[in-house]
Amino acid sequence: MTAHSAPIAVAIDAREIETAAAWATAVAPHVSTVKVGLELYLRHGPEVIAAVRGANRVGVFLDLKLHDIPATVAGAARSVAGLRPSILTVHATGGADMVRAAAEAAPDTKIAAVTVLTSMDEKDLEQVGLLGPARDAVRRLAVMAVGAGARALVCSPQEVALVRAEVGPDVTLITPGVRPAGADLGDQSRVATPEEAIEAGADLLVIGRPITRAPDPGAAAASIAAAVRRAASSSQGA
Ligand SMILES: O=C(O)c1cc(=O)[nH]c(=O)n1[C@@H]1O[C@H](COP(=O)(O)O)[C@@H](O)[C@H]1O
Repeated sequence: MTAHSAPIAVAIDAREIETAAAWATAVAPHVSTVKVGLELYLRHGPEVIAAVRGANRVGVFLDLKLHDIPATVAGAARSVAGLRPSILTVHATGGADMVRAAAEAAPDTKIAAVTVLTSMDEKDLEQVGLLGPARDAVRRLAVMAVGAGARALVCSPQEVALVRAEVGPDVTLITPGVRPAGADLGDQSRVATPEEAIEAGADLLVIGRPITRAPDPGAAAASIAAAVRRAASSSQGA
């Protein structure tokens, strides 16, 4: 991380460790964080953390979205705490005891509770029995997770402002579902542009395919990072 790095976690969703390391090196000069998710970690294990860290000055966000009984999640969080991820995700829908178990098991890791996946729309929520509009479920889960010890929350940029109003300034708000204007949405539903996410009060934007699938991931990261820095300085000035 450098003084000029933007608050972006690039989702390094690659199959091969060499690709992951190359993407991390290309984006590291521009962003604060790289995110290792299930595809890479389940295939390569802890080795991939060292590979993306390499000589890069970036935080490594380990996105395993743990979701199980409290004792199992505590054990899993303990198992990866030694890798020193800057952030570790759990699903808030696992409940307060589960979130608390993760936070207590890995006190030096920022536990981020995922509220409602950004790929889900209202029809999906109804199918899984989460009643009410997405923002109501996000608000409920956010308050519960912070009360249970989560120091960060994952929600869509569309809910950041209302979550901030509920949990205050000290909780890190992380938003996937970020798409530059005109970019392919892919499987994301609840989206906004990087500038909108920053203006709404997000602390860290998770961005994957708009960067990693670009012809030049380093150039794409540089361009989105510049837009994010501009939005952040005009929001601070506002
Ligand atoms: O926890 C996450 O990072 C996450 C939560 C969520 O609600 N939605 C979501 O897309 N993500 C992750 O954010 C990344 C988004 O990638 P792109 O859609 O390629 O920008 C993926 O790695 C997802 O696993």
